[in-house]
Amino acid sequence: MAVKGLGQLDKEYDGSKLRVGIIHARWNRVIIDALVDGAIKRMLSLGVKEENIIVETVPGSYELPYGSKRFIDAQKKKGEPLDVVIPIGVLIKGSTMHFEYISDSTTHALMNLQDKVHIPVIFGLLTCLTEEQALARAGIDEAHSMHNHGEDWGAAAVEMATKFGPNAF
Ligand SMILES: Nc1c(NC[C@H](O)[C@H](O)[C@H](O)CO)[nH]c(=O)[nH]c1=O
Ligand SMILES: CC(=O)[C@@H](O)COP(=O)(O)O
Repeated sequence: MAVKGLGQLDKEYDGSKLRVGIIHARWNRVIIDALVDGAIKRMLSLGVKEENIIVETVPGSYELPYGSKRFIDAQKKKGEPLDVVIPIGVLIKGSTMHFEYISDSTTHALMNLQDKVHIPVIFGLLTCLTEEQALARAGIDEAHSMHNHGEDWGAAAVEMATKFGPNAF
C-alpha cells in the first residue's frame, strides 16, 4: 500500500460552485500536461464544473507568482473571481544554480501571494533532481511507480476553497 500522498479527503466535498484557476508553466511540457490533466480530472470528480476551471499559462516556473497574481486580478476585474488558484510548474535540476534559485524564490513568492490575493494558492511545483523523478511524480514513468501529484493538487484546491476560500464563511 502506498503511504505517501494525500490519500482520502477528510470528508465529501461538493465543488460545483467553485471557480478554479490553473496557471501552468510551459517548461517540461509533457510532465506539465500530465499534472494539469490529473488536477482537472480530480476536480471534476469532486463536482467542479468544467466551465469553471480556467486555464492560463506562463513561460516558466519563475513567472508563476506574478502570473498568478495578475491572473487572479484579471478574473476579479471581469466579475468572475476565482476561489482558488493552482500554479503548476516542473523544475528539474541542471548543472548550474538556476534550479536552486528558482525553486526557492518561487516557493516563497507563491506562499506569500496568499496574503496578497486572499484566496488559497496551492503549491503545484515539482522541484526534482532528475527527469525520472518528475516523470514518476506525474504518474507517467514506465514503471508507474508513483501517483499523479496533480490529483492531490486538485483535491487540495477543492478542500481549501470550500473550507477557507473567499465564500467559505
Ligand atoms: N529550468 C527551468 C525553468 N527555467 C525558466 C525560468 O522559469 C524562466 O522562465 C526564465 O528564466 C525566464 O524568466 N523553468 C521551469 O519551469 N522549469 C525548469 O526546469
Ligand atoms: C535556463 C538557464 O539559464 C540555464 O543556463 C540553466 O542551466 P542549468 O539548467 O543547467 O542549471
